[in-house]
Amino acid sequence: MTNVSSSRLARSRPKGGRGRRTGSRPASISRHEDPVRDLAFDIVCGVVEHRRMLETTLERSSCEGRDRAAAHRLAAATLRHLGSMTELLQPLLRRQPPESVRCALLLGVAQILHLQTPPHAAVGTIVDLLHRRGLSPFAGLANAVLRRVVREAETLKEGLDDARLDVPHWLWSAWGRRARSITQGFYQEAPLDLTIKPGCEAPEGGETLPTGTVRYPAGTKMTELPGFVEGQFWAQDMAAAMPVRLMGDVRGKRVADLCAAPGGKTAQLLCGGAEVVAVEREKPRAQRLKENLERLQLKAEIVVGDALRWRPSELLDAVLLDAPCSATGTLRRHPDVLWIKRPRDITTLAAGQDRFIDAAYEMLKPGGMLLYAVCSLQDEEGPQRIAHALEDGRWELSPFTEEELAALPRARTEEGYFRTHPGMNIAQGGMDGFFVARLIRR
Ligand SMILES: C[S@@+](CC[C@H](N)C(=O)[O-])C[C@H]1O[C@@H](n2cnc3c(N)ncnc32)[C@H](O)[C@@H]1O
Repeated sequence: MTNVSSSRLARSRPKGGRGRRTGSRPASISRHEDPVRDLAFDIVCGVVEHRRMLETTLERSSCEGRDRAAAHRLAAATLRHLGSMTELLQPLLRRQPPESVRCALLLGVAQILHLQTPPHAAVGTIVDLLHRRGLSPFAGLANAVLRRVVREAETLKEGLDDARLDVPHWLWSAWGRRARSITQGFYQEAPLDLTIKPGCEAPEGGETLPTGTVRYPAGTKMTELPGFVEGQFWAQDMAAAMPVRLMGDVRGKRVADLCAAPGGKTAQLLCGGAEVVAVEREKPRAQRLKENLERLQLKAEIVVGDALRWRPSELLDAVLLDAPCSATGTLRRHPDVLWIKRPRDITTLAAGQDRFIDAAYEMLKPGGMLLYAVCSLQDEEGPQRIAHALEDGRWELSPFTEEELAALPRARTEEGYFRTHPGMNIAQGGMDGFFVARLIRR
């Protein structure tokens, strides 16, 4: 049997989205159109076969609105439970099917076990998907296997340690004692967290958390909330809002935000009264940053360039370095990260983080502050980077105090770092994993 890659499948897919029916399309294809499963399939195949990020496939798709949201939800549920569902399928497969067929089966199992799709629809949509994507020889197999999953779900699940199976081994061991709790957190869909612009009111229906973030149930659409167009708030996970809060009073200070887009932290700095230079390397992301600030009616100097090379004309009071990282802290929103990242990526990223810290040193006045943040759970990108930076005596650690972290005391480590993970405060909706440290240039 040949392995049919998802990119080839994508090319063989009939052109045109829903509502763009052309007379030339065979009736049998249009009858089974299903943009939701098509996009979810492309996402999952992209991750599993090509290590392509979920967002990349989403951005390339012409699927919009509710279909896009439903496809995202299905793909995310499949990626969250990929390991345990793969194990569950093993005894039902006499021979290993091509990877793309396995991806289709996994979408089917996710619909049955995790999304409460009615069984006939869960099976039928996957059989149709295989026909549409040139994989008809496997339609019978999918029908039989998925029906067995419907009938025998409880027996098939017996003895499986889902949490252990749904995390690649290298990550599980790197997370140590936190691993099971992190996994419990990442099974949950993340709520919508908003940072409210000072002087504006939060839309109704939110819960104000002790840190000041206002939280709405998962699935809430920010763009549909009153006040969005007027720029009264922006989306920002409660943990992601902490680095700027931990910079203290920034009023009147000249601050560089080194990896700035989409601009949540830039906006916080501006609202705090700082004079901000926002440096962002990727042009489209810098454009998004500009649009986000325009909606919020805030103004920063935006530099499209490499923060490793850019230097300010005068030395700065503070640098916020939200360094490029593995993003393992954002697994609730980006479960693809689990299956895309490899151990060697962490080594490469850590080396890059050291270079960013060195660059920040050259931008700061003596006594200036570096706020180092990563949305990573990995020690190599957090405490180990700070330990490395402190080795040559150019920096001094400025530990976060109990008072500064009174709203989130569990996030304060012995060393005075800020550290969260998705297993913290699960009952209240959890939070992203972040590591934050404050250094002072000597
Ligand atoms: C974690 S995101 C930043 C999120 C942002 N701080 C916020 O709160 O909205 C990292 C950003 O760094 C940018 N980036 C990566 N390498 C860079 C570099 N060498 N110079 C400037 N920006 C860079 C990426 O394009 C990406 O937009």
